[in-house]
Amino acid sequence: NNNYFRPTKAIIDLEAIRNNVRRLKEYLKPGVQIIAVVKANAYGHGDVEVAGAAIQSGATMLAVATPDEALHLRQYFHDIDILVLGYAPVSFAPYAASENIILTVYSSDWVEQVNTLALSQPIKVHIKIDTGMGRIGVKRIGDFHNLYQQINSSSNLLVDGVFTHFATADEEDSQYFDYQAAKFEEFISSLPEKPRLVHAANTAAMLMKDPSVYYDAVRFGISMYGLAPSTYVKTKLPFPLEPAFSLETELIEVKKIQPGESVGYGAAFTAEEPSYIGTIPIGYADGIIRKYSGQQVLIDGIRVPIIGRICMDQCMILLPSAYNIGEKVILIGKQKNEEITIDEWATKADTINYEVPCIITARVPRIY
Ligand SMILES: Cc1ncc(COP(=O)(O)O)c(CNc2conc2O)c1O
Repeated sequence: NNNYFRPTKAIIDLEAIRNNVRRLKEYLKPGVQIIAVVKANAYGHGDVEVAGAAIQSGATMLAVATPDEALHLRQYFHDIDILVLGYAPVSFAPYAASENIILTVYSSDWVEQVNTLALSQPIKVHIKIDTGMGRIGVKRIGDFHNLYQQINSSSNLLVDGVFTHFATADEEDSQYFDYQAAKFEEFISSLPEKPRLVHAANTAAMLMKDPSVYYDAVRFGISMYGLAPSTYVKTKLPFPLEPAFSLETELIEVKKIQPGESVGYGAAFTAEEPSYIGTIPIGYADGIIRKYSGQQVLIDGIRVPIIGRICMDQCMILLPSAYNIGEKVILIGKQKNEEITIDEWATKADTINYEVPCIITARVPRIY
């Protein structure tokens, strides 16, 4: 959509998404399915567009975090399996049945409550096992078997899968990962018959660990967007990743200030020499949080810092010389022979790369 007037926009490269999925598909053993993790608006990249690109390149299933994300995607993709990885209230069960949404189950009480409903058709569920993530999931093998039986004897539910999630697959020390993987294997091998889909691997596990953890499908998130799960994994990638997210805007004001003149809230920046200051229309209400102050951006392929305090809707940069209003400014992406990466922004705010695109708010249009 081009009917927005502020020059600030995120540009999403869907060919990069397709290439990342294609390369993973070539890397995996044949027969292992790719579940595209498109939760949180596809980590801020646009869930409908990313889901379409991932499916074009071989993903056979979508995974989201919430029931609402699943309903949104079902409006655009009528047939593909959609799994809600997180909690879904019993009140969602009728919609899961009618819209054919797969739910995650780990609670016997939840099953009891769903059994009281009259559903249009049975709901497919994946049983979540907590092997050490400590978030949601069944922890004891006896409870797992009881839940499995309880679901199998329900006319409202069908076991379609079983899965777990790893807490430390992106770390060099594999001890905790090995503990989780062994526990999951113990649960799975104790089943008299296997469900359609057994899955466990997130990006770090599918890129770093033994193929035995692939099972029937892998849940591809962060590296589908061209980002490495951790700095450790970034040094050991089995194939190249293509970043899909860039963020740009334009100068909307340029001024020259003299030594002693200040910029921004708190007059937090004061010039020590004659300086050119640029104002750009992006601020913390766009997800450029105040902690990012000092981060460099690109103008004319030159790295320049954000100075002073980031405002809600604008921030100021220290220009190397006079520039015209309308000059392009790259916050994330390449310009001439320079590049500012998401990893750089994550480091600046002492966070992880996952968070950076996720918190770029809806006020920033995503352009494909
Ligand atoms: C259950 C589950 N499976 C797969 C993934 C994909 O992981 P990846 O992006 O590393 O491939 C996630 C991501 N969950 C989260 C990512 O950041 N915080 C989270 O809770 C997840 O929660």
